[in-house]
Amino acid sequence: MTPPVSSDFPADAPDIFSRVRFVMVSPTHPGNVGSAARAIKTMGFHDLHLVAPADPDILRQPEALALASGAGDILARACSHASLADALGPTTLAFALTARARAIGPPPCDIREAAVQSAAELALPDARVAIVLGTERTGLSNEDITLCQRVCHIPANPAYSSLNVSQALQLAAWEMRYALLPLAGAARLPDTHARHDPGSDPASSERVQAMLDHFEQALLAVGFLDPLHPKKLVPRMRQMWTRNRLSADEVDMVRGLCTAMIRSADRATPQND
Ligand SMILES: C[S@@+](CC[C@H](N)C(=O)[O-])C[C@H]1O[C@@H](n2cnc3c(N)ncnc32)[C@H](O)[C@@H]1O
Repeated sequence: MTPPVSSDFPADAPDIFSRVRFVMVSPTHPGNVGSAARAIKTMGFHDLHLVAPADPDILRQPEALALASGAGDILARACSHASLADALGPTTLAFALTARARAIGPPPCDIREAAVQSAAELALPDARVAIVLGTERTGLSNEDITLCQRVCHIPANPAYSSLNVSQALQLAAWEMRYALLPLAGAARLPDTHARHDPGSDPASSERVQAMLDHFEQALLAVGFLDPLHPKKLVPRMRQMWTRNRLSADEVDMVRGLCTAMIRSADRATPQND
């Protein structure tokens, strides 16, 4: 692959780069957060999100500031969230980075494929991409992974594949930059995107999560979900819908279906009066 010619992106590029967020789930070492900020800034991004950090003040720790070096501004504007679902709110495509292969979960890809898929996604004006990294000792939980649309690995030495989290982030940020620069250099997005139907765009994570809550209520209402013996039905349903990348129109359609299921169950329930 030929590298992009210029390492400086043009004035119209930041929009594309600002629609990529890096999410660190429960980071424990301030130095890793600082190094992550530096990695993000060197690659031209600026959006860092933390989920439930071990220390609520981790962004202001001296070690974080020292390792951020000149990227203290990334730490200053970083956001903390209580849950990964919150951190993914407006995103439409999230990659869960993991060194471990998972038996279940969204479709896998490697980091280079993830960057190419991100470039295609970000050609849509309202799309947002998340790169999600796990906590230092245990990585991402299966629950975290099912909130993402893809599982992504960095194909390192199979005998020793677990990178330091900020180094994994650095590689991911580089691949993203490499894939996005040609897009950022385009004078404007192709006309097909300017004319496209927004309803066909991928729905944001928060809309999909709200739909899933509604779907769960509908399954309860029609008796398909037994609250006393739910087994794995809910996580499996959630995974199926999340993996399939619903559009905004499809989310609306499923919500309409949920409303109809709940109404019909209510009508079928005998009234005691
Ligand atoms: C130190 S690793 C966590 C190691 C943990 N023992 C595990 O098995 O997931 C911290 C994070 O860095 C990222 N990471 C490290 N090596 C990676 C690799 N080879 N591919 C993708 N992500 C990696 C993942 O997000 C991971 O959760």
